[in-house]
Amino acid sequence: MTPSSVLNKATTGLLEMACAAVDQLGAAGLLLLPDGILDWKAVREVTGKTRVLVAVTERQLAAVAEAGLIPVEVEPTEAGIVERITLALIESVANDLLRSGARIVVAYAAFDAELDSISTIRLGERLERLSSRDLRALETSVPFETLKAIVDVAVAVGREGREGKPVGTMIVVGDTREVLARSRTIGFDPVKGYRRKERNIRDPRVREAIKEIAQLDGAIIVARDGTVEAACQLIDAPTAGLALPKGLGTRHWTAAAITKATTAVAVAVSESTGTVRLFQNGEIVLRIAPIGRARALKWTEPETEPPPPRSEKGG
Ligand SMILES: Nc1ncnc2c1ncn2[C@@H]1O[C@H](COP(=O)(O)OP(=O)(O)OP(=O)(O)O)[C@@H](O)[C@H]1O
Repeated sequence: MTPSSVLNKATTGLLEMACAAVDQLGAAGLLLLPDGILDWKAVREVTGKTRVLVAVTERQLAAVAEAGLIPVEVEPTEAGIVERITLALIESVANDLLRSGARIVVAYAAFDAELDSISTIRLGERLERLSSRDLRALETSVPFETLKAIVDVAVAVGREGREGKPVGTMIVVGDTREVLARSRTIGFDPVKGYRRKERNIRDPRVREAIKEIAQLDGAIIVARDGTVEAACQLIDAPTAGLALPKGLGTRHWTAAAITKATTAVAVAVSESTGTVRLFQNGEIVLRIAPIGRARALKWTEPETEPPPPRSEKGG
């Protein structure tokens, strides 16, 4: 795709509006997810002094930086706009470009234009709870690329379900040997028999297949490098001593328990709410909640309520 040499009127108008919103809200900046390549220098001119982050693939990183904008590297993906915004925000936090609690104005291409929509998003309230440090701590057991691929699938499953029906799932990643030692297959395992490279979750086609598998009972187990090792797994890990917020059932208790018993990270998608929760060391470290049917994006701090009376349940 060749860059448009000048910005069209609609794009210019939208950028001006987005910058005004950044000023009015006291936002940390403007994040752009354009459709294709823009004339980055023209973007810089229109946006003036506003801090502008641009989600682009590797090939555009240098050009964006040269124009005085801040590049945020994202993978080329067919994923929906909400997933893409989610991944760009995670990447920005991981690289210390945005902080937890920050409000950000996002301008993106939802329809058939360079840029056509604006949203404002507030990241989790508590700095400690969604900081680059947190994400780096997660990265000690799972490489960031694998984690992002899993969050991508989880957010999509929580938001879209399957064929109009809500779907919940659990994905456990890292420390595979220990996790598998605490798991057994329910019925039969749909990934069995495929070659390793045919079942890597970093591959977008595999992610599509995983969305189908997510409808089945049990957990999906993924290695650090992204290989899906097993699916339809019933996990057995002790829940004693764990504390989770009220209302979370066995899926979430199991997710917490397996991350306490091993160094794995678990991602649970709630069937009832579509909320995605990341667990490490038996605790919720990140929560990504869809806002009702509007499918807007809301990042919130992990729940910190006291343990429910049924804390022995599950697992
Ligand atoms: N030990 C386990 N190992 C793997 N999967 C489990 C385990 N326990 C529960 N699940 C999965 O969680 C599903 C839903 O259980 P439950 O309704 O108690 O979970 P929940 O935490 O309330 O989540 P949701 O919000 O999705 O209902 C089960 O159908 C099963 O697929």
